Amino acid sequence: MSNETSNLSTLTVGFIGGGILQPDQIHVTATNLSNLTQRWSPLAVTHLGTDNFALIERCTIVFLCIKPQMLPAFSYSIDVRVKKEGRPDCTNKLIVSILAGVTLDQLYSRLSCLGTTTIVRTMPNTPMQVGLGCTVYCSAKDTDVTPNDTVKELYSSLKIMLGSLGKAFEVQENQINAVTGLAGCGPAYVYEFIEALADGGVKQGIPRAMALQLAAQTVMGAAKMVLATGKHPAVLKDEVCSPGGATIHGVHALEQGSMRGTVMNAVEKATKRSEELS
Ligand SMILES: NC(=O)C1=CN([C@@H]2O[C@H](COP(=O)(O)OP(=O)(O)OC[C@H]3O[C@@H](n4cnc5c(N)ncnc54)[C@H](OP(=O)(O)O)[C@@H]3O)[C@@H](O)[C@H]2O)C=CC1
Ligand SMILES: O=C(O)[C@@H]1CCC=N1
Repeated sequence: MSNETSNLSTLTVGFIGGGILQPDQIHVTATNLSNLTQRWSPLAVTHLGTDNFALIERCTIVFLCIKPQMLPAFSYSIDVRVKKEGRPDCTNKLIVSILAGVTLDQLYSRLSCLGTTTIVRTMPNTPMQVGLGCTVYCSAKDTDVTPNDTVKELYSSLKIMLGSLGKAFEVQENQINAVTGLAGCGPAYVYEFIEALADGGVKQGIPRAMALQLAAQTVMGAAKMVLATGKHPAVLKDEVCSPGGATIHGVHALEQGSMRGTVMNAVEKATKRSEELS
């Protein structure tokens, strides 16, 4: 339920690109059908519509990708349909929310009109579009309902689907807002860093296009070093800094600009904002 510039499209591009789902296995709804057609046809996704209730009836894993503030209107519209047409059987379905800040309790309460169903709360990030995302997920552990075998299988499938888009970790729900501040929002911080690195190169006379390539590749390479070597970033940093050399002068300038404190503040602010969104 969502459109092209949105996070559902990010998930979908990842699932189709990674060969996890075929376009005809995907159904998408939004409020504007002509926009949907224009945006989703290039991905060969043709099951498009505006009827969320019908989508919930039809699909087994339903990704809820609206903005948090859209949830009341969305749940109201489902409630109205349930009252008119009866409750769809959601016992063997997963509802997967990517809504920042919205808790499982709130989701269960808002979607109580669906009766017994299993809701999973996730926090993905946009690099999953290129198979290098991070997603964390959690489901309620203390509901009255023990998941049946179908739901357990769907949950296992969901883990595989999310894992196929990069790294996926199961977490306690009380960690999700912090993960949002770090990894959900993190790509934006890194893009700013890449842009700044490139700007620095341009200031020193490197052509813009090359400066951007160098900056992005440097960030990707450094990230890969951290993951592949398992070394602490400080150790890797020390390996680059020759005594009295160029790097330590650059590092000193970053420290004078409180780079690390600023990044930590960014994670803290974004975590608090995620808490506020609920
Ligand atoms: N940006 C990120 O990296 C991440 C964001 N998130 C979360 O993703 C969610 C979506 O954000 P984002 O993709 O930026 O939002 P967008 O505004 O881009 O997308 C929201 C979509 O919801 C659709 N929509 C609105 N109302 C309804 C409705 N009643 N029924 C069906 N579809 C509806 C809209 O369709 P239409 O335009 O036709 O109305 C639109 O396509 C947020 O909850 C955010 O917290 C999670 C992880 C990472
Ligand atoms: O900015 C937001 O609220 C969402 C959450 C994580 C990334 N984008």
